Amino acid sequence: MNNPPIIVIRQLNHYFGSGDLRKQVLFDIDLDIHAGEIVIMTGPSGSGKTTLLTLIGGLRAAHEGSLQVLGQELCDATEKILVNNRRNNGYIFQAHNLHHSLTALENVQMGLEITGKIPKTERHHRAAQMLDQVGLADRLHYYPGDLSGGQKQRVAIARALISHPKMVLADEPTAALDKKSGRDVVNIMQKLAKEQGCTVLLITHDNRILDIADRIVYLEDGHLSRQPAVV
Ligand SMILES: Nc1ncnc2c1ncn2[C@@H]1O[C@H](COP(=O)(O)OP(=O)(O)OP(=O)(O)O)[C@@H](O)[C@H]1O
Repeated sequence: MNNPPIIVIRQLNHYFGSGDLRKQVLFDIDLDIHAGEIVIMTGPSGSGKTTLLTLIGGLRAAHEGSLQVLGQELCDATEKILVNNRRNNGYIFQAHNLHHSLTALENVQMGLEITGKIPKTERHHRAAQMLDQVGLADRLHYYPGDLSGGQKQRVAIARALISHPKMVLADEPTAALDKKSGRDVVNIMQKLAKEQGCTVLLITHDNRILDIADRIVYLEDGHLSRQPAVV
């Protein structure tokens, strides 16, 4: 991989709780992720995957070791730095976190509002285009409650990618979906990410989607290892 790493993690440890209840959940994590790579992180339940993803996303603070994202050290970083880092990322979660009182189009436009002053008509146009790219051109004005699980997840992908983020973090994006919808969702994510040169870090237990990864890393009991690609 010739691209420079955009995530560089060295000897990262993480703990929850304090005093007698303090529990270490990540141990000496070393990981480089390169620009444009699609990396899948897998491993047993409770092994620390979501914790690591949220640290990389700046959604929680890292305190021990080094965690650099786009050249910015996030370990012991200020809240302001963490917030700035979050703005570079798109997030896709299992529960897809859509606003239920907003239409698909309005939900996707929300992905642009954080990036600054884009005129309303332009936001509308880009959101409609993005929904077209995920195959939902005929569902622009539907509310999430009237969409299937796979369609909701496609809205979430459109929202995550509309601002052309450098990095997308996805936690179990296919967990609630049937085989075909799950496959469709990851195919769309892979295609758009490759078109945009976006880096993707995706957590999954779903063996059926491992083949979209450029690389698979495996976390067990807080320890990271490389696993031969199972494709
Ligand atoms: N906020 C928290 N406070 C205390 N402990 C936590 C917290 N969040 C997670 N943990 C613990 O940290 C460990 C790792 O959890 P994490 O959610 O990162 O695992 P995971 O690999 O993502 O699991 P799953 O695949 O089930 O989602 C678990 O033992 C969990 O109980």
